[in-house]
Amino acid sequence: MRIEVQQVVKDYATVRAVDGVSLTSTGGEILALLGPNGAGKSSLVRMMVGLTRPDSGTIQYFYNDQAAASQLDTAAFGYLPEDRGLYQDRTLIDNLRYIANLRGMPKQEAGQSIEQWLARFFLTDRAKEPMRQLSKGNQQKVQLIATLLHSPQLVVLDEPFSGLDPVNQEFVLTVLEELRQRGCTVILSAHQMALVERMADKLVLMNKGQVIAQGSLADVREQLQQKSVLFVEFADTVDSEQLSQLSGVTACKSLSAREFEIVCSEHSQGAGLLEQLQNIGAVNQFSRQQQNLHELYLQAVQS
Ligand SMILES: Nc1ncnc2c1ncn2[C@@H]1O[C@H](COP(=O)(O)OP(=O)(O)OP(=O)(O)O)[C@@H](O)[C@H]1O
Repeated sequence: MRIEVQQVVKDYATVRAVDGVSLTSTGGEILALLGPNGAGKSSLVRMMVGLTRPDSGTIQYFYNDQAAASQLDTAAFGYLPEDRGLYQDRTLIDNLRYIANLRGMPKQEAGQSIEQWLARFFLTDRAKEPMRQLSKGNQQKVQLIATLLHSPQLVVLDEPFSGLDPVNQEFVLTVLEELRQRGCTVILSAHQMALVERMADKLVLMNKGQVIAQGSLADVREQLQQKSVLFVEFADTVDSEQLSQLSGVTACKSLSAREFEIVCSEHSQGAGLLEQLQNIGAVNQFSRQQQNLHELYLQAVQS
């Protein structure tokens, strides 16, 4: 299925939490919402799953190329909320049976699905323990099972990696990959850049309620790149002061007497700068350092 969000705005009493956001996500795709605390990710997610309504703008759902629907069919989506809400005094299996019942699953189908997911998440032998006895990470895994047990077409996960150790983060990544291969539409919010960079087909970077960049990793890189970090190695010793004074250069760090990291504005890099460097001394090496998503993200939200 496909979800289309058009110019959505959400105001709370004193704050515009979501400010004119548009995005599209389709089946077989993982879309990751990224942004600092308070960027508006959860507010957007809550509107996408129909828990709250936009003040303006539209959210439409398309099932198998049929006409647009403005209501999300509850059987079609699974939602992992930011505030996890399973009953702590009930056993893990009771919690899952309860959720399956809420989702309208027939008893037998629910039983089979619960059994399969518990085995998949290595929790079969914990099934009769009360939730409160489980570690934070295992509780998170049960929450994920509760989100996925009815095989939803649209899966919306608010911070699915929170509380998980690196091994379990990898495990959840594998599960998300399987959902993608099954053709599910997967939308998640996250703070774990390195993980998101590896698996998301589409990134939506938010700050202060607005989208500041979106698209593939390459698209987002291009949209966020405000400055270039260049590496230069001279044949002989050079005074870093001279480099700092070149036009377009905003910072210069000495790595050795001949090697420097130069920061310059995005448009000033390239041939012009190389020429200036060659006027200072013979250049052995001149290359651009690739910034990772985390660096670009920090640069964008702090500027
Ligand atoms: N129910 C609410 N009532 C009033 N203000 C709210 C409500 N929910 C969110 N906000 C405000 O809206 C803004 C966006 O919050 P939101 O929780 O959507 O951000 P977020 O990107 O999910 O943050 P985090 O990464 O911390 O979960 C914040 O300023 C927040 O304080």
